[in-house]
Amino acid sequence: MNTPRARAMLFMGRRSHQSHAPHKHSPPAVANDLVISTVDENSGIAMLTMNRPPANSLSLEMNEALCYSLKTVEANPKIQSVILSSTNPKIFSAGLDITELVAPDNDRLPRFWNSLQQVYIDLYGSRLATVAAIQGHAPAAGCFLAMSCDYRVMSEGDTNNDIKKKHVPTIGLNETQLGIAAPPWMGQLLVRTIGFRQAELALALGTLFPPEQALSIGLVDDIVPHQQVESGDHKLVDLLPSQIKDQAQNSLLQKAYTQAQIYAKIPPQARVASKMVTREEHIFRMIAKRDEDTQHFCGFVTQKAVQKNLTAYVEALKNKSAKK
Ligand SMILES: CC/C=C\CC/C=C/CC(=O)SCCNC(=O)CCNC(=O)[C@H](O)C(C)(C)COP(=O)(O)OP(=O)(O)OC[C@H]1O[C@@H](n2cnc3c(N)ncnc32)[C@H](O)[C@@H]1OP(=O)(O)O
Repeated sequence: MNTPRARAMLFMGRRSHQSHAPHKHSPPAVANDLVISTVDENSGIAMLTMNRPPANSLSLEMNEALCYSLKTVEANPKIQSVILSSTNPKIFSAGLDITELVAPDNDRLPRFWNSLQQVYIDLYGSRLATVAAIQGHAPAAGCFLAMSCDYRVMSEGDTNNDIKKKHVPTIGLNETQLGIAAPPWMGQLLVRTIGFRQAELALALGTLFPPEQALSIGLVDDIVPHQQVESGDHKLVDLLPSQIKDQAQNSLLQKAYTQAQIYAKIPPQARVASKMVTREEHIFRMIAKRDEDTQHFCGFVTQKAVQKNLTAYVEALKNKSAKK
């Protein structure tokens, strides 16, 4: 598996390890609704906009839709960069759909985990330059999605004095707060992104970082004020799906677009080769342990104590939402 050819295939968007890929080449039935895909061949930029209300949480179908959409865009040789964004202005992704983990179906649970592993393999190993436009919260696997991209831009949120309007997004791997732990490959992504000591602290405590802190530890690469820009890049409007067309002047999306343009101008073979230098070993290590990882996950999640914590967590989420 870990031959030079297999490595090159992985990063050129051609998979040499399809055995676990749930989506193969047929579109998941709801792919178009869950992830909206738009492309602009002139600029070489595409946009994948997550659209699974209320929180873009990652269900089996959402994971499949992400992989399918990414693969479809990758297959277009004119596209070099992709922006990952959300139709929800306050939530990038709430991480795994927790309802997948509570009282799970024995057949679905391993398929669900495989689909998440595939998102990691496909997104972290994409031949495309990937830019995460993090407009709102990105806890747990939401943070993982962002970390799997090449560049992360985060909105500072709405720091309005009016408490009702105030909204400060956070990002981080908060799994321990739920009584679970991030899987090794996800935890290692944090180590690779923010360094050993910061990651050790953040993983143990399940820290969710507000934008400024996330920037200072390198969890995101840039933060932008929550505002409209006067003279943004007008070409962005061609890329936006109808659901968020009105956000063409959004400073976060403008910044993500500028970064995607910068990447699109780098000769792709050089950009892809440099990405392999930093990522291939990590991906192949995960692939080698994929089945073991799935077994460990299923065994862990179905433990009584873990189920108890997760059930209580889902209840608390629902109660919080009901009180709004
Ligand atoms: C060995 C390895 C073993 C295990 C590894 C397992 C790995 C897990 C990684 C994960 O990703 S676990 C998931 C962790 N995610 C979270 O803890 C986030 C939970 N959500 C929130 O904290 C908040 O919802 C938010 C900060 C994202 C947004 O807050 P807010 O804007 O105030 O919205 P609401 O809280 O009112 O939520 C709206 C709506 O969405 C539902 N929801 C939120 N998150 C999830 C989720 N992760 N899964 C499913 N559903 C979610 C929430 O219940 C509300 O739904 P209603 O229908 O009640 O409105």
